[in-house]
Amino acid sequence: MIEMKDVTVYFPQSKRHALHNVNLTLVEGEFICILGKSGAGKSTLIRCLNGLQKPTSGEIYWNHQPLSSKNKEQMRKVRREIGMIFQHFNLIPRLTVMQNVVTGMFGYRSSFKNLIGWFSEEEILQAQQVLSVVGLSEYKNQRIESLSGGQKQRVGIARALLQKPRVFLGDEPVASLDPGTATHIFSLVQELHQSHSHLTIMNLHDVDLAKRFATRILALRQGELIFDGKPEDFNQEIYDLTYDGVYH
Ligand SMILES: Nc1ncnc2c1ncn2[C@@H]1O[C@H](COP(=O)(O)OP(=O)(O)OP(=O)(O)O)[C@@H](O)[C@H]1O
Repeated sequence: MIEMKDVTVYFPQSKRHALHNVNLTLVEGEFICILGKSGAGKSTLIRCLNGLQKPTSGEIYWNHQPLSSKNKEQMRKVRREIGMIFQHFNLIPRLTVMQNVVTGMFGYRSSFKNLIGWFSEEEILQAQQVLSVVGLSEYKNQRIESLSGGQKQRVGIARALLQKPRVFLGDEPVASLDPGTATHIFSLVQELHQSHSHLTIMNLHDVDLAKRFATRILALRQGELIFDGKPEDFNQEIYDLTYDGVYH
């Protein structure tokens, strides 16, 4: 479904290869966790997949079509298929849970309707359904700023779900949460992954979580893909290579 061929991202400002000749094929149904030290290139890889970062060289194919050949409108359609959750949630704190969640539909609606904030009964019903999936129905009129971190991330997941994504991306979605809440969030993501057969790709720092939930682990080191395999094959030697032997 997504292919990366010889993808390199070089930042002249920092004189760093954030990604170096990365080759990957990612298919529907996989739950992929990307591991790597800080600065290894995890976020850059995610940003390449959603088109926010253009490779310096190489190509990314989305259903066999190169992303670089897509115009603005075609890119909008690709992004619509990507649900994204973030470390700091990227929600609007002063707005309510419902007001935040409905923005997940914006890619499917006219700019005018989005601007005036008009939603049909059917759209409201869909938003209520995703809120019930993440267990936040009773919080729909509460402001984001009054929620806990775990609840905020569940709002983020509901918003992403409303996009009916084929690809579910997370850029360190549990890095700001305590271990118990992080596990709950990953369990929820896994449930949704299994019921929708998404391609799920999550960056994270927690090796145990990755080994517990992923069907495939990728490890980056200084922009290079040094491991691509099953969780059970991510052994101590690869761990040491990924993290220079430093516990994370
Ligand atoms: N916009 C940019 N300009 C210059 N250098 C950048 C830029 N974005 C990333 N880099 C560099 O590219 C490398 C990879 O960064 P990236 O954010 O992808 O790493 P990461 O693995 O996600 O790190 P973290 O776990 O800390 O978020 C780093 O050395 C970083 O400094």
